[in-house]
Amino acid sequence: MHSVSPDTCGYWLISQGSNIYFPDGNLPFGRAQEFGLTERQALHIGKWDNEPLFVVQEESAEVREWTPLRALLCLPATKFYLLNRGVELNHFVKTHQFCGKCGHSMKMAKEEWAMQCQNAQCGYRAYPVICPSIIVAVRRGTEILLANHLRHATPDGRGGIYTTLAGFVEVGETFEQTVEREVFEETGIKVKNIRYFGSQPWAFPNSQMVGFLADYDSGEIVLQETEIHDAKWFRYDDEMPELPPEGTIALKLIKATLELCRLADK
Ligand SMILES: NC(=O)C1=CN([C@@H]2O[C@H](COP(=O)(O)OP(=O)(O)OC[C@H]3O[C@@H](n4cnc5c(N)ncnc54)[C@H](O)[C@@H]3O)[C@@H](O)[C@H]2O)C=CC1
Ligand SMILES: [Mg+2]
Ligand SMILES: [Zn+2]
Repeated sequence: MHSVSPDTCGYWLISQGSNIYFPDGNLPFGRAQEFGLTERQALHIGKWDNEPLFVVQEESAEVREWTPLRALLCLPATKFYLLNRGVELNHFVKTHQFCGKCGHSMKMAKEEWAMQCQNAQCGYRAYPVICPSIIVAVRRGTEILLANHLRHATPDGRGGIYTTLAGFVEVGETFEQTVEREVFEETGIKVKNIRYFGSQPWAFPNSQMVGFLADYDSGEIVLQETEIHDAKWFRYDDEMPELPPEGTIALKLIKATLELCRLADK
């Protein structure tokens, strides 16, 4: 982080949690002083429309017209991921103000994205926390397994989106083990033939979605009632329930799996 001079010019990412200042459908562009950003702490995090992009350190009391990051999933992926970078770095700085080892204050290091303990005897360096979470689409012949999560269910207990299963990687696990464990815990289904599909940064607040395709092996659906409201097999040519939004790796996994279902029906 450096203190912004009045004439620094570029795009400005001003955030609060996973909300972003995005007036008129873009990040603000211009000199720092035009936006009252002089002397705020900022980091250069990349390029936005061929201009430098700076993320400005979060101030909890800042009042602006915020746009939720989720509403920007429609942007080109590289832009959405850059916004995720800024939001995750701000979350990291906010949650690493003090050293976890000695309790002294921390400051952003000069030459890399890390928080450095200011106690010379300690000098501990913490790096941005990224929490890997698997996300998996399970296929059984011509059907896909989709779940309605409690966090998506409507208050009357009906409706809401149906999507793939997801869950955080635990320490000492391979991604494939997480896939097996999460699918079994949440739906009672055993899977096989687990293949890597792709990934997606997910700044809510600091996940990294690691996507997989898998095939049904055995078992009947048994819901994990603390997390899953409903889970069902949907035939690819049945009417689909409401699905996750465009731009999510969840929807990409679902589309790829429906295509595999279609091929399996030949
Ligand atoms: N980009 C996408 O398409 C999608 C992203 N997701 C994301 O996947 C992530 C994981 O999904 P869930 O089903 O909620 O996870 P999950 O099945 O592991 O359960 C959530 C629980 O995990 C624990 N937890 C929270 N943060 C953790 C962390 N950093 N490390 C380990 N455990 C943690 C908490 O006890 C929490 O209640 C969430 O961030 C969710 O927003 C989920 C579906 C689609
Ligand atoms: Mg889960
Ligand atoms: Zn320390």
